[in-house]
Amino acid sequence: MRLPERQLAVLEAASATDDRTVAEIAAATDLKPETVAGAAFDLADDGLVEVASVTDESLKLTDEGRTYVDEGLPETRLYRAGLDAGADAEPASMGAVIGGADLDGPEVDIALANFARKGFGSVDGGELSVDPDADLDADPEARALAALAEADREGAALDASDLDVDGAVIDRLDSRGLLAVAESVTRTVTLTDDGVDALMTGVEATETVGALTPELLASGEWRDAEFAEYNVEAEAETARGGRKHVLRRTADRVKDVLVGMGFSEMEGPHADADFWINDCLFMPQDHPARTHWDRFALDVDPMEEIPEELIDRVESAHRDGWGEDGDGYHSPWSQDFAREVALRGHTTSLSMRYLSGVAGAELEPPQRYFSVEKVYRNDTLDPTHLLEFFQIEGWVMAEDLSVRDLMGTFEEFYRQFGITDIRFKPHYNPYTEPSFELFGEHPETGEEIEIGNSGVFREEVTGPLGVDCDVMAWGLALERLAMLTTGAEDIRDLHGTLADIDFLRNAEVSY
Ligand SMILES: N[C@@H](Cc1ccccc1)C(=O)O
Repeated sequence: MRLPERQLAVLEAASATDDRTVAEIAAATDLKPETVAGAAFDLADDGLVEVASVTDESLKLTDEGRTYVDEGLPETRLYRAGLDAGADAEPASMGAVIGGADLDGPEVDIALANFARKGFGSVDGGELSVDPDADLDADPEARALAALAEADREGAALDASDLDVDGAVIDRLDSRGLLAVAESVTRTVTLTDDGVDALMTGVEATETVGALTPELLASGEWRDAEFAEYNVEAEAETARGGRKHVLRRTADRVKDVLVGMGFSEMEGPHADADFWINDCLFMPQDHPARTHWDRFALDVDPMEEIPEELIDRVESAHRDGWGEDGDGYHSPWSQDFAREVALRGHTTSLSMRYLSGVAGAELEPPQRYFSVEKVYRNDTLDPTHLLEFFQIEGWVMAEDLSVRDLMGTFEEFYRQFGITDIRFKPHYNPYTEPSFELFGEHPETGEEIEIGNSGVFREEVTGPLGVDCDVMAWGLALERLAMLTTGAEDIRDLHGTLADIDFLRNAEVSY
């Protein structure tokens, strides 16, 4: 068997019959205790020795104890000052003795209490007498403190049994706060049967060195040492730190891109009046999407704070139409329904709020706004549908916008994500004309998936809001964008309770 030199030295210094401490082995091998401990643990890993730890208690001086070793215990100083004041012959004034002892604050009480207890003398009617026969050198408390100070200087550890005083003295010093009990761990090393066998069969020192040690550096031995090679192909555990969820990264990137394209961010309520979610969008009140099947209606008070004239204009667009040759639905329209609150099914409610001016946004064209926010739909969960998802809402207000502007904007936007082959299909929305759905090709399946919906708002939408130029707008699905950039085939791998942690950990995106 071959072992590194240090391990061999420790193995040879250890015994099968008695536990040797690391310090003893260090002394015997001329190695540092930490080197011995390291080698012993390596040997223990190979089953050649056993390492055990014993916790020892030792006594240490506290800072206050150390001060008294240097300056004398307060009661001793009081005694000496009393002698100087002649209090061994006749009582001397307390004030003068205390001054002479240079005691202050709490030290005075400490001195007086212990002076009397130790029989150094007595105090009576403001005068102090000292007993000329008191033997200060025999004071066991002072001796114990001096012994601890000595041990401290020598780096030795003493316990109560090493001090030549009785237990009560130690307790007293402890209660005076002059010493403390410190714990130290001693490690012992014992040869195991395998260790004995190894030594009997013969162990040789390997020439390779596993780790650079202070000794190798100091002795210069490192120059001739042969170092063990690292096995860079060894299996290592993968360390996984926390990181941003890929969907959040995508959302952040979307915001950066849109801000870079000159857009400002919109914000607004998740639970909103149907007025903002649907009526402003010229969605007839009997539209199937407005039934309880599709929306998450909330059982809360109707929304009061909607400008009255705006309600009137929207109502008139619905009933009679807007503009010269506009035609309304001529169907019932209820203000109560418009004020009902539901979870928004799209963030176009935010666009309506901003375009109407209630959100305080600038309305002089040109303007660009966006949001990347959650929407809620009573859909059936499937690989491409979630009940809540993030919508990338946006609109551009300018004179004379065309479909080319809309397509150009999307091409520029998606290019930032490496998506260059989006397709547009004519579509129908009650609120835009023309309207287009956007599709992208899934990188794994090659299938076309719908990634967004867009169009130019109808006059029936912009007119009542008080906007008299073109507004093109869209709602894109953040999760669908993430499916294209990560290759996720099921939207539920990305978020929700079924999200696939391994997929998310390994998802590589270029942003
Ligand atoms: N609100 C539409 C998206 C859209 C917004 C604005 C204009 C056109 C379409 C949706 O959720 O699908």
